[in-house]
Amino acid sequence: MNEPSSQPSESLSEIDREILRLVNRRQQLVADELGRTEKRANLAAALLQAESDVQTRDGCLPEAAQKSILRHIVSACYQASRPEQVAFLGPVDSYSHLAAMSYFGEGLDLSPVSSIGAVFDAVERGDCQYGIVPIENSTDGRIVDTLGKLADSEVNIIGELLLAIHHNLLSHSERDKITQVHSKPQALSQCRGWLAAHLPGVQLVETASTAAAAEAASTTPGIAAVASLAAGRRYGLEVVQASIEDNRNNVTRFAVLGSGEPDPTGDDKTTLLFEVEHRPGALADVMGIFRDCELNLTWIESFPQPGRPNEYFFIVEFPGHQTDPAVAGVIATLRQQTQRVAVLGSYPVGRKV
Ligand SMILES: O=C(O)C(=O)C[C@]1(C(=O)O)C=C[C@@H](O)C=C1
Repeated sequence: MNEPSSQPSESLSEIDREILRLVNRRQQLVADELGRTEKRANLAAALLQAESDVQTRDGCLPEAAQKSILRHIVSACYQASRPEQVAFLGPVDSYSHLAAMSYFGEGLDLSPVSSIGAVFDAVERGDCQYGIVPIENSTDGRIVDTLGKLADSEVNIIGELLLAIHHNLLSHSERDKITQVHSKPQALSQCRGWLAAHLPGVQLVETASTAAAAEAASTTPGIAAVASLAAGRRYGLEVVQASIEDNRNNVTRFAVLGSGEPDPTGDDKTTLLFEVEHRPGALADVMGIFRDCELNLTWIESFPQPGRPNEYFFIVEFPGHQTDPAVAGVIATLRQQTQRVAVLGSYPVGRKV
């Protein structure tokens, strides 16, 4: 007969109680701090600070799990003192929802809305303190709805997150019984090679989000959705085929929207919008300003001006914060030499999850 193992000096429930005691103590400190300062609470900065202060490489738990636990604790402590909401393109289990949970933890109130435009509106109206929107995908390029709203919205980009995207074909029906595949246009496009090869002739139907597609597939036999595994689980769908994205390194970059201006961290980037005159060489002149200041552009997009044929505005990104002298110099020169300049945000360079 086995000897009973010696009693551990600490029981699991004792440890759980200790964890909660410490989290509550942390919450008290956050409440005191927020009570002392007039400055608006900045959860995004607090999340970043906590991550850089704590060494998550120590211990047996994977680093990603430790970071995720920390994020939940930080956001729950903020939420208890100063409730804040994050708007995202719903319904729940859209990729935007997964991005919001990765960035903010689940301690905040995550609030689904029905379109990318509605995310901007919720932040602009102050209904939500933050929003999260897809801005660019590594396979499919820019997200048009986001760029259009960035041009005429008052909200700032205050952060970013790069989310690895693995699409799945989800349905109640077997592959040979599928007559329609529903998803957001960007998701369909990221899988167009796979869909053409494996489901030729099947009708593709565009939806407002991938999670909305999963919802549709759950109610009608013959419909499949391209969506996340989480959405498939939520709507009780079978995984007909996992990971159908054409590019194994399919990544979507999400912009975090808010009203504040993040302080410099030493590893920042800036997103700018500008408009140039409709004359030969106008864009080349602006590019010369970046070249002369040795600012290395990491992204450039042109976007048609509504109602003004052949005229465009441009969105560029480059390393550095708008308070850095080199960046401030470029912005000042652009203000003199272009028709319109708007700093959409200077914020910490995002991590990939
Ligand atoms: O529909 C969703 O689930 C979204 O969050 C939107 C979105 C996008 O438009 O890019 C986000 C990530 C993927 O690239 C596919 C869809």
